[in-house]
Amino acid sequence: FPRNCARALPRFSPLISQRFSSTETENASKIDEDALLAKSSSFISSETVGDVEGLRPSDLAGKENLESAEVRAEEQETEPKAAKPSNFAPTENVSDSLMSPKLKEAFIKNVGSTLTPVQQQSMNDFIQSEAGIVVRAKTGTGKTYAFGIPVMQDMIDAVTSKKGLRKNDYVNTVIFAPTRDLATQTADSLSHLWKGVSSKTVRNDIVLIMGQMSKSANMSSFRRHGKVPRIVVATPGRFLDLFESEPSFRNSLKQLKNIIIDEADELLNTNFKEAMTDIIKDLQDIREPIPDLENDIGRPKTMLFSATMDEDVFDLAKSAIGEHFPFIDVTEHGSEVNENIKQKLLVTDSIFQSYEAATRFVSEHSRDPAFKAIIFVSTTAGVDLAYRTIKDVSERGTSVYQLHGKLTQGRRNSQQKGFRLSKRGVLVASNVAARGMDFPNVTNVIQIGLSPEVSSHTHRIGRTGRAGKKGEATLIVTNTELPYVSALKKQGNRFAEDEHFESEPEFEAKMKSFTKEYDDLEQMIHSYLSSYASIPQEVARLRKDRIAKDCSVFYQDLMDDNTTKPFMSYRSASKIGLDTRVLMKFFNVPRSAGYGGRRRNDEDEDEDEGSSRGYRNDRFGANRRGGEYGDRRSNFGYTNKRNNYSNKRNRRDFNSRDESKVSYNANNRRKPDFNGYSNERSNRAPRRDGWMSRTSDFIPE
Ligand SMILES: Nc1ncnc2c1ncn2[C@@H]1O[C@H](COP(=O)(O)OP(=O)(O)OP(=O)(O)O)[C@@H](O)[C@H]1O
Repeated sequence: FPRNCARALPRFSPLISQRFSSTETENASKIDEDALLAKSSSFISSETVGDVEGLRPSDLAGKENLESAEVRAEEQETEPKAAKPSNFAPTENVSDSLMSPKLKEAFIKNVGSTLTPVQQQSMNDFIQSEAGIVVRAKTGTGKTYAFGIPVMQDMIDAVTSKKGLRKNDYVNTVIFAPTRDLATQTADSLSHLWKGVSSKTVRNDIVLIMGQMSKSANMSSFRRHGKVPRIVVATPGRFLDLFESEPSFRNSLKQLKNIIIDEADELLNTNFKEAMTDIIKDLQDIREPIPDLENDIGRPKTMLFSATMDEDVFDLAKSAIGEHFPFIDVTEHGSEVNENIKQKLLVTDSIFQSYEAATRFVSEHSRDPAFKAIIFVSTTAGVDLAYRTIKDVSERGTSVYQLHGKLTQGRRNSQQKGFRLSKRGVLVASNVAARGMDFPNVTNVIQIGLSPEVSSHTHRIGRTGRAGKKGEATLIVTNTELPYVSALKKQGNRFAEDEHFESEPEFEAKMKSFTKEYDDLEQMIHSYLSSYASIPQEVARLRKDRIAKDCSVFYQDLMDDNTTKPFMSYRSASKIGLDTRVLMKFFNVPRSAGYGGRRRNDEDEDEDEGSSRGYRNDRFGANRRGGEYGDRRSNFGYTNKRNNYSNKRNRRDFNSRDESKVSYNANNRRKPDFNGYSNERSNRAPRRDGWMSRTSDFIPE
């Protein structure tokens, strides 16, 4: 870990931090820091100011306080159960911290002897904050223990000081995660550490509450032996469901001390925002004073963590923590991209070539003893395709795993376990693996095509270069997708290499010999189109006609038949936002059904497009982010000779009719299913950022 990272950063007062983190960043230089420091001094303790390296003489008082705090800390070390420490982790050495001896021992044994910068900073601030903190730190820098350790210490203190929560009647902390996989991983890694601390059985101390388990299974693990857990790790849908339907669950949260929102920007995106806001409010509303607990402000502390931040996080922080919430920013100059990751760009002429490039990359490296890669594709069908292709084409013995939201939880778990334990191998994954998932020693991340949002790119590539290691991330895009690359560059992504991919005829032919036998390729093309359509135009202006053409050519390539076109109904085209001209040019349309009419397999295909295609997973990454990304690249002409749509066989004689007659009700949305979240509150109006009329129907899995 870059040890100097956090310390080298001036840690601004909450007010300044907030300003720097907001959309006013560009005006930051105009801010008179001295004035702000003076103005905001009441918000920060002297220890907090004194923690900053490179202080000005006017801040020396704070420095002195730091020194005396360190002395106090040393004195207290013999008695780690003492009252709330003011400087919990004075240095990066775990042994210098005020963790309880058992926690220290367990951490050193299971994790390491030093703290990462984000751990050191947030532990101190977490403990001394009254209402909570917001923390931004790059991927793979140890945020899980940055909130896990203070929470565990809090539990230990509650027991040893015999103040507050000494009985197992109330939950101490709830940790929210956006996916079941991440919730499971967080619960596992905290349980692993907690085992080294607690002499008793820890089975019921940390409990998972999430969908795909029945509610009764959730409740019986929650109330095992009549006691409630100390830490609940939950996905928001099921949590809210139980909160509203199970009085005993709700009552056990009445003396809750901490709410942790991991991947906060994701949990506050369109699909989760309302549920999360309601949960925080409900938890604050039911909170009772904790008897004997000094300085209890009568509501739980709220902690928000992520590698990427946006206004929604700061808005929630303002309402849950306070207008001047402490913001711990462990990034350099606000860049959210992990600098341990070397990024490369590979530009192809077609979507098929993008798959070929990824497959060839795996074939060429699969014998390297340390090669461990994650390949990201935006749709479930795309994951299935890449997984099958890599399995079919690669040498025997290559370990290939897959992970996406349509797999059963059992299979998701076994695939993750296999990849986690493997020394080398490939995991083909949808966005479900993009955030928080910690697979050791991943050397490469490969992305085929675009991520659903710019922040997703940061999280996806962050599956490598973790825990101080180096990693490599390759983004494979077609010429048509290049405007998105401009958006990534504006967000601070630097590509060390920028190459054009050259297809290898023999390899291409081998791939096609397999792909032409695959089923459901048309549906895959439809979901591909939907995924493009959900990218907000202000992020990247992708040309609809070019994308439609690319998808059609992709189908031809997969079928190894350049005379064919994929079928698409008018209704599906309308949902995706394709106009009749584009539709008829690149797709095979129903012969005479007319708008709103249905024929042949129109039935199956229509109903399935978008949400009802069974995107039954627990992530709904509809786009919230935008910005000044209106960049349009025009210098990448599409020159692929194969795109010659002269195939008369597929031309349909169809009289163009009024587009407005398409029978489609944009409000008739299927309610998203995230972890059994069946509350009406989820039925919100979709954002209409992309060129698809129902952006939320495309759920990046
Ligand atoms: N103090 C430490 N010393 C050594 N390794 C550590 C330390 N803290 C955490 N790690 C390891 O670093 C890896 C990344 O940690 P973690 O998953 O918490 O990162 P993160 O910041 O939450 O990443 P992301 O933003 O992707 O969720 C894990 O394997 C973890 O065990």
